[in-house]
Amino acid sequence: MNKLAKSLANYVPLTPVTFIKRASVVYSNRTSIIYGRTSFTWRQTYERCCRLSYSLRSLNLYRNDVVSVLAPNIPALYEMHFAVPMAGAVLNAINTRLDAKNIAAILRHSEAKVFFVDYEYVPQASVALRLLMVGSKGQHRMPLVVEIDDINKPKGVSLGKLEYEQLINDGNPEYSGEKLEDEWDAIALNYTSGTTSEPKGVVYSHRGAFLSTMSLIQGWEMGTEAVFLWSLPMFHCNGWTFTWGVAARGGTNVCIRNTTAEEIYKSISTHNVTHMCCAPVVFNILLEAKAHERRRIISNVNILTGGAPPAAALLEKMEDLGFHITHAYGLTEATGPALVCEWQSKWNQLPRDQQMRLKARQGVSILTLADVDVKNKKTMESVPHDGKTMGEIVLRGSSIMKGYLKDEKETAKAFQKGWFLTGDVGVIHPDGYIEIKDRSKDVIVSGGENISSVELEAILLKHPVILEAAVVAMPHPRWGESPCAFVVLRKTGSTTETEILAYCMKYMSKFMVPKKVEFVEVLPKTETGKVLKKELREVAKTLKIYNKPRKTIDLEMNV
Ligand SMILES: Nc1ncnc2c1ncn2[C@@H]1O[C@H](COP(=O)(O)OP(=O)(O)OP(=O)(O)O)[C@@H](O)[C@H]1O
Repeated sequence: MNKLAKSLANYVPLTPVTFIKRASVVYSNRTSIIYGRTSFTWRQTYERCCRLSYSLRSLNLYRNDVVSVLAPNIPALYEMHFAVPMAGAVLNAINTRLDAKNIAAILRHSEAKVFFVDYEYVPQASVALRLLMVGSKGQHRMPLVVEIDDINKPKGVSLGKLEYEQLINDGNPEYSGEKLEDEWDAIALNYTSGTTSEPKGVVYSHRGAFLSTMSLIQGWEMGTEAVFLWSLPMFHCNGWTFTWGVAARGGTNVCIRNTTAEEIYKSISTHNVTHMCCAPVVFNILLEAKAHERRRIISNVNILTGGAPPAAALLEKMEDLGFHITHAYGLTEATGPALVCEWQSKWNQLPRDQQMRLKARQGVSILTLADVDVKNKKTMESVPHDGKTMGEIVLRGSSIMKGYLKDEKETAKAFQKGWFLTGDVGVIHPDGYIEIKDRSKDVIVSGGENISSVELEAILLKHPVILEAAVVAMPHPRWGESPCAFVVLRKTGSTTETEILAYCMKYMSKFMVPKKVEFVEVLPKTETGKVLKKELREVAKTLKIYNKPRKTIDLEMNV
């Protein structure tokens, strides 16, 4: 057996780049991309990728060179997911909501060789490039800048001389890309959201990206001819790998610039969208849409949601609108989703609220993860499958990142004893499904008891007047820490702190009841819609513990 050797015929490095070449043959005349008045077939998309890749090589790009891009969900960003790795380079899609300072920090840290900028983002990019130049004191080689003009209505470039469509025109359609020697080579560089610490540069391998893509199209049961609406930014973990996944399935990418309720509803009804991904924050956008922005959902729209905990009550409201929701959990380091709440048909018989509670759990590992567990971080012992004992969620498998770029210390901290530590705290239920309870930095330790902020938020969100809620620790003279709830109301002034606390007393164990409810207009959020709890903790430190009327609520009882 051992004498049977690997050869070019039976051992080919795994890479999602192969999906586009196959799509150009198998789905050649099928629509690959729709963006306003522009549309392409898979044959055309492949040809454009070959041309762009050729032009990139002509710009003296080499293996492992980083190509950064600042663009919304437009065809160019989609094409770059193939063209950049075809040229042997590494794609770095930058979060478009970042300010110039953060964009400059990413360009500097990644040592980007080429920087593609969508026309709408020229102002931020110009400032970022100036900051990069000033900050580098002549030591940093400035990236070559390529502007992406409006493909539907070209206006001409203002940032430098190179333009995207010109690179496509100048390219060679016969060029099929550099040969990938090693599937461990880097394909993408994505920076974390920076919710809990400074953003880190996460590096994906071709192999990891391939396997994650396969897992997710399987886990979500995405068939061929899917019509995929780009409601999730492609810069977020490469669109949770669906940039590559839609090509694998020969689906149609519906690109939109802005994720407004109107744009989403319009695209769904115009193009008969079948699939879309989004963070739960988009649910509120869709649910709160004005009457003239809404359209009735007549097609079967499957939504994959994740990135933050979706409360059961929110899932129920979305399903009532006609969407079919699958819940996934993941992180940048895991190439997007790592767990999917795989639905079991026997659950269809259960009452609706119970179904939604099951769906709000984060689920089981995606197919190509080798293992997942919840462990006591000190002993690294697995927690019992009792749905109660909390521990750190740990993952192992080929879809986990290669590591953090230029950060050996953080990489070593993230990988311990053969596991990737997620920094999330969860439980395992008797049926093996994992439920996240908190980020470890957000757990509230009150009088020695661990309180899950996520659990309290889910209860608060069931209250009809509450639109959004975030619970963080506030200092407490007796208990060390206590929960403090920040609440956004649907209608300002529609309730009082006393009423909300009375509601909490009814539905929470006493020691969990917040010691303060603060009404706010908006919650501070990251660019990706995650609540910035570190900011709220600072505010909570300045607030006074609620102490009246004592007859209604005995908040000093911590048992
Ligand atoms: N379905 C989900 N339910 C609850 N939380 C989720 C879910 N999916 C993702 N998350 C949260 O999002 C985190 C991953 O987010 P991401 O990789 O975008 O960056 P970040 O962790 O917010 O940034 P940083 O690591 O810089 O603080 C997970 O660790 C988890 O806390």
